[in-house]
Amino acid sequence: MAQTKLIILDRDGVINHDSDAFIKSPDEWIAIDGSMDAIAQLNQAGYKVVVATNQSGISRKLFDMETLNAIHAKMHDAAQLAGASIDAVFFCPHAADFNCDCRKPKPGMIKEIAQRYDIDLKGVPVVGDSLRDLQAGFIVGCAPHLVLTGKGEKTLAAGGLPPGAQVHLNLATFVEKFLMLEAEN
Ligand SMILES: O=P(O)(O)OC[C@@H](O)[C@H]1O[C@@H](OP(=O)(O)O)[C@@H](O)[C@@H](O)[C@@H]1O
Ligand SMILES: [Mg+2]
Ligand SMILES: [Zn+2]
Repeated sequence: MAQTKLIILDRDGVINHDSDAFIKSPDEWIAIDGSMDAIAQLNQAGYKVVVATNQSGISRKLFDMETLNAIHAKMHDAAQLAGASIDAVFFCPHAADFNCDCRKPKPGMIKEIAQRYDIDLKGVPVVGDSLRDLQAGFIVGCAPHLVLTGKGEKTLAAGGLPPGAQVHLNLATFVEKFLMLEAEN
């Protein structure tokens, strides 16, 4: 049986605009133009889309679980309005000094996704705007994709991307290229 076709997305700076002051409420969550339509296109091509996001704002007490759930309810509503579906959101609530296994660049969330969906991670695209997003996926075999929204321009300028990392203007252009390549193969 073929494995589930899956794409793993970072949240802040990929799906929605990011802020150095964190995204602390549903009002602060604003979709990046084209991101919801891009997810809908992936769905229509048979891909499930999941999110793997660092949310240290929880441990920093910038917002609580109820607020994070409300932010994700707004994200799911926005997806539904575009005919898109985000299958699941995996998040790390910890700050760096907690030394957990789930905070990117550690691969804990990505491994959990592989278990949940019973898939081999080899070549599964991970799309992010920070180096840690790409590293978390790359070390467990995923294909790293950087978008230049959010912190992406800074990430590109800083260098040190994992070997083979591809760079895209935004999620929409990643999806366009990815689905074109899939159609050719
Ligand atoms: O991009 P994802 O993983 O979806 O979420 C990132 C956010 O949790 C926040 O992550 C923080 O990093 P630190 O947690 O302070 O290292 C900062 O980069 C914030 O600007 C950012 O909003
Ligand atoms: Mg991000
Ligand atoms: Zn964690």
